[in-house]
Amino acid sequence: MYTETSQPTVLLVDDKPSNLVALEALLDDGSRNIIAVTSGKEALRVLIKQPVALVLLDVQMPELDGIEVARLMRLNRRTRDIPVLMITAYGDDINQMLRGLQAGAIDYLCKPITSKILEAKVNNLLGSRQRQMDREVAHNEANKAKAFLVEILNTTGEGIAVLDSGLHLIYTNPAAAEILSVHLPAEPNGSLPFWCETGGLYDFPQTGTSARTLTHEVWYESDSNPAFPLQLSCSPLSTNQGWVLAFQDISRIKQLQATLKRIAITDALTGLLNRAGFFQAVAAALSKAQRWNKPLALMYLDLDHFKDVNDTHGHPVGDKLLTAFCKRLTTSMREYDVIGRIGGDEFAVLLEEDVSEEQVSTIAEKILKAQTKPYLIDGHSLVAGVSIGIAYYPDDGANTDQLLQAADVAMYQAKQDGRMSFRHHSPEMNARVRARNLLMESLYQAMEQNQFELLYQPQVGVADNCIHGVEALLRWHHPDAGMVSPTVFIPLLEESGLIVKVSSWILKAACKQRMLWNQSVSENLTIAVNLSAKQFSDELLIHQVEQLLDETGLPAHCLELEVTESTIIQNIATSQNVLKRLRSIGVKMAMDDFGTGYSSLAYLKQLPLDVLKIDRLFVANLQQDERDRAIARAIIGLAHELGLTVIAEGVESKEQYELLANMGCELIQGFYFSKPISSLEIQNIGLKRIIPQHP
Ligand SMILES: Nc1nc2c(ncn2[C@@H]2O[C@H](COP(=O)(O)OP(=O)(O)OP(=O)(O)O)[C@@H](O)[C@H]2O)c(=O)[nH]1
Repeated sequence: MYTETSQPTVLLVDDKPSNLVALEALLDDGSRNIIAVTSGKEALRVLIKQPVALVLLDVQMPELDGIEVARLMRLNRRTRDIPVLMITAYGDDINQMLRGLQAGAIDYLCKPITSKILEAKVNNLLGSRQRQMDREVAHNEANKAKAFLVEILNTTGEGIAVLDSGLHLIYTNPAAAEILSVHLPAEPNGSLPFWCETGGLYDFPQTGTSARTLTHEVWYESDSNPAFPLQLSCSPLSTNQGWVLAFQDISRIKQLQATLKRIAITDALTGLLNRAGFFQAVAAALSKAQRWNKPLALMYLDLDHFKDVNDTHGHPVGDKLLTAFCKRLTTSMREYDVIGRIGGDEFAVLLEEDVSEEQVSTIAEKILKAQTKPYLIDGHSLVAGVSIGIAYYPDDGANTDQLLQAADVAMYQAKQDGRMSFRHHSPEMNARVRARNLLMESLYQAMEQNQFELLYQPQVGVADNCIHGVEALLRWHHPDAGMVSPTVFIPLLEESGLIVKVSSWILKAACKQRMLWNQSVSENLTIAVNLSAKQFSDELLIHQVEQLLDETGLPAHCLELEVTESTIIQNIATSQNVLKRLRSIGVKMAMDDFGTGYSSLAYLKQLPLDVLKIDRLFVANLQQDERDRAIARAIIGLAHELGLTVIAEGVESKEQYELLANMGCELIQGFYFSKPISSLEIQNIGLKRIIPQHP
C-alpha cells in the first residue's frame, strides 16, 4: 500500500528506451523520483514492490500493452487507486482511448508530447493523488480512533448512554443496556425513569454554556426492573443536543453500607442493639419526647454475680447465659420497647409508652420474676439474678448520658440493697454515689500513704482467761474523714479489686507482727487472718503462705486462716481441696461467720477444718431465744465431735459469756473481753489473764 514519502514517485513505462529518456528529461526537475521501465511486466513488479504516485504508461507495447497493465493494476488492491496517464501515438483512435479509460486510465497524452501539457497533467494528477492519500490517512486515523473508543465503550463496566434533547435514549453501550435492561434500537426513544431519593423524578440539568457535569445518587425503576440505586453522572452535550450519562449500579455498595451500618449498631453475641445503637435509639426517642412533651423511662439492668458464672463454668457458658437471658428479657418486654446490650453483662431498656412509676415497676417485677426460673446451660442449672435501676425523662436527666447515669446509680442502689431487685432513681442516691466515689478514689492511695493499720482482737480461753489467739483486723484512717468503718470500705476494696493487694499485705504484716511478739506472748498464740474470697480461690495461695512462713520464720501452727462460710460453700469440692492442702503445711483453718447464711451442719463433716467461729448475729440472740440456744448447743456439740475448736464472736455480755461457757465453747472473742487493740497493747497483756471489760 502506498505510504507518504517526502517526494512522490513517478513510474515511466515505454518499450522504447529513447522515449523513456525523453520523458525522464522532461519530468526530472528534482521534485519527484522517477523510475523508468521498458515493459508492462517490469512495471507491475515495481508497482507491487514500492509506493508509486503516478504511472505514465505507453499504450503500445509488446506482450503486455498499456491497457492490459492498467487493467491488471485495477484488479490489485495495492495498485488500483494509483492514477494512470496513458501515452499514445494514436490520439485519434477513439476506441483505443475508450478502452484505456475503461481499463482505469485517468487521462491520455498524445505523442508528440508537449512538455507544458505533460507538466500540467502530471502536476494535476500528483496533486489529486496526494489529496486522495491525505484523505485516506485521515480516514484511517479516524477509523482507528473510533475503534479505540468503541472498544472502551464496549468493555467498560460503567454504563454510558446518550439522550437527545427530548430525553429520548439514542445510544447505550453494552454495560448501560445490561444495567438498564434496554435494547437499542429495539426500544429507541424511550425516556429513562430515574428517581431522586426524595421520591421525585430526576431533573436533568440545564443545557447551555454554564452547563456542567453533575453527579447524583438516583433510583432507576422500569417495568422489568424493581427500583435499584445508581450513581449517575450527567453531562449536557456541548451541542445542547442532549446529555451523556455515565452510571453504575450501586445496589451492592448500598447493601454493604447497610450491612456495615447494621453491624455497627448490633451486638454480635445477642443480636440486640449495642451501646452505640441504643444511644441512637434513645437520642431519637428523646427528641420526640421533647417535641411532644412526653415522659420516657429508662431501665439499666446488670446481672448479679455474673463474673462467678464465667469463673466457675467458663466464658462460653457465660456467653450462652447472656444470650438466653436476652431471649427471656425480650419476651418479658413489649414489642415496641427498645432493648440494648450496653456492656458485658449490662443491658438497658427504653420505655416510651405507659411510663408511670407504677407501670414501670410492674414491668421491672415481671423481668425479675422471669429470672427466678433457672436456665439449663450445658448441663448446668444457672440463675441469672439481675439488678435494675430506673430513671425518667425529664425528671432524672435531660439527655442520654444523664438518664443512663441516673439509672446506673439506681441500679447500684439495687445491688447495695441485696440485688435481684429494682430501684427508681432519687436525688439522694446521687449524693450517696458521690460520697462512695470519693472514698473509692482515696482508697487507691491508702496503701501507698500507709493509711491502713492492723488492730488485733483477743480470743480468750474460757478455762484460763488468757489470750490464746488474736484476729488481725484492718482499719483505715482516712486523712479527712477519720476512721472509716470496715463495713463501708471492705466492699469497696472488693469492688475495686484492691482486695487482692491489701489482703496479701494484711497476711504478711500480721505474720511479721506475730513474730515481733515472740518474747512476750505464749509460744502457741495464734494469729488469725481473714482470707478474701479472691485469695481463697487463687491457685498460688498455698505457695504464697509457704513462702511467707519461710520468710518470717513463723511456725505454721501459729497461723490461722479464716474463710467465711459463704466462700467455702460456693464450691464444696474445691474448698475441701484447698483446706486440705493448707492444713497439710500445718496452718490452722477456721470457718468464719458460721450460722449466718447456710448453716448446714451436714457439710461440716466433709470439710477439713480446725476451728468453727460462731457468728456474732447468732450470739446476740442467745439470751432471748431458746431456739438459738438449742442450735448453739448442737453446733458446739457437733463441732467437738468433729474435733473442732469453737470460737464465739461478738460476745459482749457476761450472760452471753456464761451461756457459751456452759455449752462448752472454748474461746471467746468480743467486747466482753476486749475490743480490737493495738499491737503494743497485745504485747503489754502478753501472758497475763485478761479481765472482762463488762463484768
Ligand atoms: N461470658 C462473657 N462474659 C463477659 C462478656 N463481657 C463481659 N463479661 C464478663 O462479665 C463480668 C461482669 O462482671 P461485673 O458486672 O463486674 O460483676 P458481677 O460478677 O456481675 O457482679 P455484680 O455486678 O456486682 O453483681 C466480668 O467478669 C466480665 O469479664 C461477654 O461477652 N461474655
